[in-house]
Amino acid sequence: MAPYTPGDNGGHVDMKVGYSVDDGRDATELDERLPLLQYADLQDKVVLLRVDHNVVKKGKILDQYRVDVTLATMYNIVERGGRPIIMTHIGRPFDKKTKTISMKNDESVDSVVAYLQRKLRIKFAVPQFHAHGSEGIDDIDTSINWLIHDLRSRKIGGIYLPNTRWFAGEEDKGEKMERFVVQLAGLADVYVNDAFGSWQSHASTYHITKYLPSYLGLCMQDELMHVKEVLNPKKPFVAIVAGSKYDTKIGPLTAMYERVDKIILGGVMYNTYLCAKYGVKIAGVEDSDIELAKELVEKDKNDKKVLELPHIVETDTLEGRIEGKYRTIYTKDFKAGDSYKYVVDVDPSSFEVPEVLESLQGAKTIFVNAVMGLMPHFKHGTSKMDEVIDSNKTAQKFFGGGDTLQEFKSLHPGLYHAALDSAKYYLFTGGGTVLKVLEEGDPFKLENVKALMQNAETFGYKPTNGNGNGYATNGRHSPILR
Ligand SMILES: Nc1ncnc2c1ncn2[C@@H]1O[C@H](COP(=O)(O)OP(=O)(O)OP(=O)(O)O)[C@@H](O)[C@H]1O
Ligand SMILES: O=C(O)[C@H](O)COP(=O)(O)O
Repeated sequence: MAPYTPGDNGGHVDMKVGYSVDDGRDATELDERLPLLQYADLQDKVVLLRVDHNVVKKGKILDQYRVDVTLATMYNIVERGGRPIIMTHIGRPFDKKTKTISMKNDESVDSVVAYLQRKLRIKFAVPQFHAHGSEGIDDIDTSINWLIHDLRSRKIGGIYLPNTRWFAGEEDKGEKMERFVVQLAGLADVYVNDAFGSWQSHASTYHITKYLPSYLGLCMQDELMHVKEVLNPKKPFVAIVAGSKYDTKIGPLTAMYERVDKIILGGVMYNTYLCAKYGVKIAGVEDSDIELAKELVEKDKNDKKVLELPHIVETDTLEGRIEGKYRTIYTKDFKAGDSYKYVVDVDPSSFEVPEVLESLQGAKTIFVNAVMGLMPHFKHGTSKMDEVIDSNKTAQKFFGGGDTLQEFKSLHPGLYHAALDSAKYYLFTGGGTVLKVLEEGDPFKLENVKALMQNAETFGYKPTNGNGNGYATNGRHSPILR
């Protein structure tokens, strides 16, 4: 980035009046077809901003990181005359089996809004809409017009919509989605996507781009630049993938397998893998998922990339870590046909097994999308994992995922804060998204990112001067020189 000098866009480096420093960021590395927020005309525009503030557990924020990294985009919008309407999803309120939406208070946006108000000292209004039993909110009704009026006249600093997944149209693929998207589009002049973690193509992340001029937010830009480093890792490359989202992560996992030198599994994914490998049953693991995992087991017979964590924790109850009700079991004792109760963690001693320890200590790149155990009670495996990874001081370490970061912070607060400022660590806001990028092989092939490029074509933004990153700006230029 060229230094800023008054009345000049660079060149007179020795002139120290109003000089600014290089922050090491350069959005010109991004695909030039991307419509960047910096090049949008925002003056007096209502801006619909989709973020990933999915940080609420039981009504409380455990880690504000995902909110904090979007503040730059919010500031940018407001500083350039835009009026923000913000939206995020929280949790997974839509039950795929019963097709119902549960609107629980502890999955509301309220704690995020309270946090933003405390942090920014401005007022946000959260509109309330009528919901139909377990079908969620059907419509954004016209009562919101009052709030938009107050937003435009600066009586309020922003509007924050209810959890997007409380709307019947958010995850729908038909008529409900179309109605919701048109209603959303009717609220604003411009749409900005800054929700890197929310890679799933839903109404508020994807379909909305059909109707509004759409741009890529600043957090998304940073994340897309860094994800390239995981796509082209220094070898040996070790990945650790664990957690509960088996349904959306099993697909990308297969692609991930091809890219890594070694892979460690944990959580539900590992339980499923163990069932497929040893022919055992573990409570909570579906037979259909075991069938899918068999492919990976077969593949690994040749490639031998999966590093087995041989000591795992079985519990009789999911209620907690209750003395006498949990125990460490060993994969070497598994016999086909055996049944086990819930497996909810790896025993920390698994990370001391020479093959595992040496692989982690010898890696040049480590990617972590992993909460090894069922939180908050079964945290010992994750804690040990973080320590072993940190003991490798030379590797480039990438952590990604809402819960992954949240647990990293709560188990090792000092290390987490050091990691935020360390050149050896990068923290991604979305773990599933990084897996998806590795599956696609290109960050610009994510559906939501492609939709932004398509939108730029549809709405006729053209690179302005062949410098690779300019879009027509109606004569207005951003003060952000990137
Ligand atoms: N064996 C297990 N059984 C059930 N839940 C588990 C188990 N192991 C871990 N979990 C749960 O998995 C959750 C984390 O997984 P998840 O896939 O949501 O990760 P994440 O870091 O949020 O990534 P992303 O950003 O992709 O969602 C934690 O809440 C943890 O309690
Ligand atoms: O926590 C996350 O990974 C993101 O917010 C995405 O959530 P989802 O997997 O429920 O879409």
